[in-house]
Amino acid sequence: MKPCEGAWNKQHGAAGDTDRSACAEAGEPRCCEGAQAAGDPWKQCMDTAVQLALRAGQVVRKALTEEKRVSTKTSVVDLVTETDHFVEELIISALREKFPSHRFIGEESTSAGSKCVLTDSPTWIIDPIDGTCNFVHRFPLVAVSIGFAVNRELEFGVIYHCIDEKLYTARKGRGAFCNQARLHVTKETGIKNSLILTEIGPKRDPATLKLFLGNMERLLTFQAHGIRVIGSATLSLCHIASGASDAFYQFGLHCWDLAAATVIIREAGGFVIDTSGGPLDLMSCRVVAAGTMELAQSIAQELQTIDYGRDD
Ligand SMILES: O=P(O)(O)O[C@H]1[C@H](O)[C@@H](O)[C@H](O)[C@H](O)[C@@H]1O
Ligand SMILES: [Mg+2]
Ligand SMILES: [Mg+2]
Repeated sequence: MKPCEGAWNKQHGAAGDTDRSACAEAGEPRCCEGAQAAGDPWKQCMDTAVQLALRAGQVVRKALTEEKRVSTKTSVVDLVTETDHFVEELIISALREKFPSHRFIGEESTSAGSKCVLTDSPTWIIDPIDGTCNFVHRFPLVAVSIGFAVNRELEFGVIYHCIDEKLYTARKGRGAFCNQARLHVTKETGIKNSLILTEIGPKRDPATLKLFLGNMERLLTFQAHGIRVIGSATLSLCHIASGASDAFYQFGLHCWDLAAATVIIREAGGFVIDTSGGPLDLMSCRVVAAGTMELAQSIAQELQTIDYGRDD
């Protein structure tokens, strides 16, 4: 079933055409709705995120089959295209116009030198195309990811699988959805019999590959049913939220891969932690996510760390 803004609003309750002048006059808006009831302070922001993700997804879907200009970033396999840049600019310029006091962390702006710092201010955390390598190869697994945090707490996440037209959304405390269906994680507690997803990350030196393959080998010796690498961290994390797999781990992803998906998994009843077994550190470039804390901890215990530094 295709997502549409009308259906989405029906499900989540459409934001009225509220007067945001109160917000604008306040300078640093306390909310996106101005007069909107205080009990729902970020509804307008999430509505806007959904509209922009759907619009950006149309651009990506059309560009998937077209010729691309490809360049590289941190390694020869860390790819970026003009569409990544175009989509990030489309999203951030629209958000900056509507919410001028908010802050923005974008994958491609960060690559171009913008500071990647999470403050207490309302902050948008954006991956314009997650799965750029898939996009370059016309492999149909790509997503637009928009996360939102206030006071360093993740408030909502929107991930649009723009080829399958699946819109994953979640707001803190209000459940997680794919189009109109509620999402629930699995209850698998052991590595044995679990289906685990991971991603390779952009480093390909022999030492990194040895650690990456060693981690997979260790989990497979625990008789995991399987390990999958699909080329998109955000869509892998959405599969955890939807119960299509039991756990995900990675070294080498970023806050823009994690922000939206973390809200979606938590609201689907799952857990997102650090690879040390401690609490998630959004800027640490590493994660373990699972339907149960038992499985997340069991995987974390088996992982050898691959150092990718930090986003901030
Ligand atoms: O660059 P995009 O936004 O495509 O994100 C991907 C990273 O590039 C990969 O290193 C990483 O391994 C994941 O595949 C992640 O989704
Ligand atoms: Mg990206
Ligand atoms: Mg990404």
